[in-house]
Amino acid sequence: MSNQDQMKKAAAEAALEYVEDGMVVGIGTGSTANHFIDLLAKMKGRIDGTVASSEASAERLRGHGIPVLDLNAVGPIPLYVDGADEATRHLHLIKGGGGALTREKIVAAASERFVCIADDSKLVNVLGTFPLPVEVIPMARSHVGRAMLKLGGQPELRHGFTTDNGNLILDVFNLDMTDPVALETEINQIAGVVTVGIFARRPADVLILGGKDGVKTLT
Ligand SMILES: O=C[C@H](O)[C@H](O)[C@H](O)COP(=O)(O)O
Repeated sequence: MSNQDQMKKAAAEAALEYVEDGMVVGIGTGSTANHFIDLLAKMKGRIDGTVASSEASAERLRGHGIPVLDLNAVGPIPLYVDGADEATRHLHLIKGGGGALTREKIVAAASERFVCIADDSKLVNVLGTFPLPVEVIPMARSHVGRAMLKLGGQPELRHGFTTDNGNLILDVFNLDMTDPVALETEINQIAGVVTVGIFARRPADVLILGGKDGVKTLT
């Protein structure tokens, strides 16, 4: 396992402390969330089940024999654990590098506590070095692309990729993200945008970062 992977795993392990008996746990997507899923398998008898943010995570959970529930069949979720592509000290995030941003944003919104897990290379002062994923309805691809250009961004279609919802992803470079709450709101309002990968209106509640000197927690 690479050093970076060990740091991701350490962050995932620390997040297990937030899991309580009888909980339904929201589960994110990606390599860090996969560590969390694998670790959660050891305590699967103690939780009531999970809500998955992607088909890939649902499949991995079921592979461990962990029940995956329909979000419509559960009430508010007490805990959501997921990774991020970038995170700030304000716990604002960029997500969607794996294309799962829409379901991630839904599960995060339905959750009382969002614990974000990452290796510490993801911590930045200002979001935006990582290109911003935007999920778009296919017929709106060009329209949304032009809107991104007007905002000062450089959109690139993620070729050959379709989301779990049957949509496309535009990865947008060079956007000014000094005010991520305002930018999230603005992009959300463009017709044809399903979800923007800025998680600032609903930031994480806890950020656990794995580093070479151990795990640090920001709240
Ligand atoms: O769509 C994917 C998710 O937002 C992931 O949480 C994000 O891309 C981070 O993934 P990883 O844990 O593999 O770095």
